[in-house]
Amino acid sequence: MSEPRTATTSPTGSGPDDDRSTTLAALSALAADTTRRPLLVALDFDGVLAPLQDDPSASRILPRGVTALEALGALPDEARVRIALVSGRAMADLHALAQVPPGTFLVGSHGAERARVTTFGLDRDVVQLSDEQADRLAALGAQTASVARGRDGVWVETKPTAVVVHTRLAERDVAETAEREALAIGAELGSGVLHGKDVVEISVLHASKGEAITALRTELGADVVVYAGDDVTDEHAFAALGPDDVTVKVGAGDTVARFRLATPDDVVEALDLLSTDLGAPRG
Ligand SMILES: O=P(O)(O)OC[C@H]1O[C@H](O[C@H]2O[C@H](CO)[C@@H](O)[C@H](O)[C@H]2O)[C@H](O)[C@@H](O)[C@@H]1O
Repeated sequence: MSEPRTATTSPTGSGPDDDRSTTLAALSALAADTTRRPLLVALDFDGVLAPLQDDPSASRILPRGVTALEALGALPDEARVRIALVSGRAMADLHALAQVPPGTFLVGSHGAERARVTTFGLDRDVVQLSDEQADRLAALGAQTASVARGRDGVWVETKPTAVVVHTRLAERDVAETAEREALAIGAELGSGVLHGKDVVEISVLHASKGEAITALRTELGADVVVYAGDDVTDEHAFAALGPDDVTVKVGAGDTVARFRLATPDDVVEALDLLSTDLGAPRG
């Protein structure tokens, strides 16, 4: 186990570089403190492991992220390190894109879907909607389609438990109007509404990344959690974690996270260093 790197700046940091060194120092200290185990490393996907794209199907995990997660996954059982992806993506979508090692826990649809990656595929809890929920999802599909109709750059993604109005490609005023209408539909139906980065998601199930990370932590008996996320929806997870956990906001914006990294490249660098500090052979 290597000695922790020390921060070269104040813990609050004053810019992306300062934030980076402070975050790396915190991770290094955590790796060196073997009393703080099991350690759960939980990561958002879009904007954290995969740079944001206009087309969600074009998202890809950074190659260095794949190797860093493989290194974490290959640590011996005695290291007591667990890995999870905690995403808003539908489970099938997340699994297809993620390229994570067997043993990784997957949380999809903001917590409505759960699975674990195995050598042979996915060990998955199937979500079963009631007839009433299925009808509500269909109605939401029709209502949100009308939000998108005639608006350039606004489109609707359908997931097993939710619909998502995407506005990333729309002009700002068009996006704002569409998001406002989508939020009103969610409020009227009394469904779970999440307002993320250029998305409004309306779910027929109640789910949040905060509840998801709390449940996973309890299940795994994790003493400490590292959580990195970039979106408003990740704030629920940051808020659910404690002052001794390592919460990392990726990118700009207000946050309750303790640390910050600027980009997905910085995240995979941090994961790479963490795996080395935890004893993985240098890749
Ligand atoms: O929790 P995450 O893993 O960050 O997933 C949240 C949403 O990710 C996808 O949308 C986001 O990424 C897209 C691709 O980079 C981008 O085009 C979009 O603007 C982002 O909001 C996904 O399409 C959503 O279903 C997820 O909820």
